[in-house]
Amino acid sequence: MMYSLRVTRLLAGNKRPRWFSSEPQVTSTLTSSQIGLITLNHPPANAMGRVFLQQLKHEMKSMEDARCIILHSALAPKVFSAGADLKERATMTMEEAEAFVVQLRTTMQELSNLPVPVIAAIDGVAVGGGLELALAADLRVVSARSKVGLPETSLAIVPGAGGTQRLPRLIGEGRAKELIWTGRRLSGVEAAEYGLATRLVDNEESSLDTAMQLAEEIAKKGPVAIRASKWAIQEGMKKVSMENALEVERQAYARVLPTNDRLEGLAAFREGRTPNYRGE
Ligand SMILES: CC(C)(COP(=O)([O-])OP(=O)([O-])OC[C@H]1O[C@@H](n2cnc3c(N)ncnc32)[C@H](O)[C@@H]1OP(=O)([O-])[O-])[C@@H](O)C(=O)NCCC(=O)NCCSC(=O)C[C@@](C)(O)CC(=O)[O-]
Repeated sequence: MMYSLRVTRLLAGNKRPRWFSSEPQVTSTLTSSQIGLITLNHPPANAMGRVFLQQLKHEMKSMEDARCIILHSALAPKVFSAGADLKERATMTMEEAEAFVVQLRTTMQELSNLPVPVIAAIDGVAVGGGLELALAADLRVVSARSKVGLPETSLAIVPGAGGTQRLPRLIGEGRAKELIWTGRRLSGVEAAEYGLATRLVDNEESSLDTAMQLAEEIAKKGPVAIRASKWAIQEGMKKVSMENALEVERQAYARVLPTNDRLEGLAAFREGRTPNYRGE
């Protein structure tokens, strides 16, 4: 990996919950430029079971100081995530399966609602809940060799972690229906053509390195402005009328107007230097 990561924190707080007694399946670090890196590391397939989900939630919560977050897999370039843990699922009652899927769906929504940009660096297979996790991120960087899809209907279930809603919003209704009804896996190249990924990297590059470059670029911008613009875009997309949407933009602008960072940006421009933003 191109970047040396200074680990400033592995786990928030001293008290380790019971589920941390098992091997860590999801970990996180914060780089010196305040990029939060969440690593999925549950061989062989980053399957999402109860422990995985608890740890993912925990790591997401420990990211409040991050300016941008990257989700990536330690199992790249083979697999990003194969989705729900189908072996664990086979041991669950119908009620347990229902409760778990609710938790999965809620966690993806919590990820989507994080106040800072989240980038999924996909290198390998991202299917089912694995793709749904990436869809809950703001940006997706995908390697050409990746395979992405929602194969749930092949298992006689529907995508249950937001996929039926996020995929059509992203790539359009027709393409989403076709992918969900056929369970077909797209290559990374096709995913970029469909608009599912915002960046495509070739097989010689790592999607993590590209995601890092993107995150470094974002982390240099005014932190209040990045948070306010994410909020404005997400809130505005929910609103029906343009009048309401523009009111959201006004509210976001009102957040950056009184900041020192705004004055710092103007001063740096005047003095021809790089601004030093402090998020205040
Ligand atoms: C990942 C590849 C491409 C690797 O393909 P491969 O490299 O050819 O390796 P493999 O198929 O031999 O798999 C390697 C190991 O990973 C395991 N594995 C693999 N996937 C899973 C899984 N999901 N859950 C549990 N274990 C899994 C698999 O069982 C095997 O274990 P081993 O036999 O060595 O002990 C292939 O195994 C594959 O295509 N897996 C199936 C993926 C799949 O169908 N995912 C959809 C899950 S459904 C879902 O996500 C539902 C959701 C979230 O929307 C709603 C809900 O929760 O219900």
